[in-house]
Amino acid sequence: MTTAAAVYDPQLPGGPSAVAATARQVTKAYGSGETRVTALDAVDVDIQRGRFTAIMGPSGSGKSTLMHCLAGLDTVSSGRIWIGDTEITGLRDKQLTRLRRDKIGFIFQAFNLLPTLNALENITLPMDIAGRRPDQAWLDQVVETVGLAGRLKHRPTQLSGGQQQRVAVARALAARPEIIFGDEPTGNLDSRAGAEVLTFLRRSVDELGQTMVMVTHDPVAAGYADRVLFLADGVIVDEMHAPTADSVLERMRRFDGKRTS
Ligand SMILES: Nc1ncnc2c1ncn2[C@@H]1O[C@H](COP(=O)(O)OP(=O)(O)OP(=O)(O)O)[C@@H](O)[C@H]1O
Repeated sequence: MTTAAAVYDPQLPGGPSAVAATARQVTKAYGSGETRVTALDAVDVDIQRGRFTAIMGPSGSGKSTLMHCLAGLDTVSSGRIWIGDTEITGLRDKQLTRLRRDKIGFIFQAFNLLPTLNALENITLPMDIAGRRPDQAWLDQVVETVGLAGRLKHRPTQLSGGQQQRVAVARALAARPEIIFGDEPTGNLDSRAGAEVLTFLRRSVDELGQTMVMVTHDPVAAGYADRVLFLADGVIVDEMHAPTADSVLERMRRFDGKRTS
């Protein structure tokens, strides 16, 4: 059997740069006049390649907005964003759609699997649509990493919630994107299934060299990351390296304290 280390090439995916995504002075405002809301306020951030980054902060602090802007799902009001070496701010819709398809993977809270397709067909669907042939060795490794071998012929309804989310993780990994964004990927799972999925996300970073960015409210989930960015009122106010659930919880409590004082 091929080991992960043998297949994983640190130059891939995405070239030699140590940074998978960059934001410079990114501001995002919704509405205008009296109803104007500044969701992001001159945010600078570098997302390191091959690392697991969590984004946390109180409700309304701008987590989803930051993720959507970094992923090219939303436009910025000002500032610049790069995925790898490609600046995405200013790309035309068609170019942006292609870049998202080729370089970015997504995992959402709802698993978004097609019920009529089995697990394997769901995993390869984005590549089938793009007319790309999956790299079989990589696909085998992904299926192995997320623990789905033996369940590939199952339809989503024949799988538990945790298994369905693992299919969604495998689907995001299959095309070997430069970066994967997860929006509360364990938000719909009980703690045991959530822990399983987080373990597989962690393994995909450690063993497959994937770059992962996850928005979460859950300090336990953030404890699986290498680095946590804390947002408040559209600004990155703090960050933590090698977080634990306890240290993240403690930091989040200070936001609560600030809000109620
Ligand atoms: N489409 C929109 N139109 C107007 N305001 C918006 C829109 N999307 C977000 N906002 C506002 O921008 C701010 C940041 O929202 P965002 O969803 O990014 O926060 P969040 O930290 O992800 O929140 P939550 O944890 O509750 O999901 C909030 O004040 C929100 O009301």
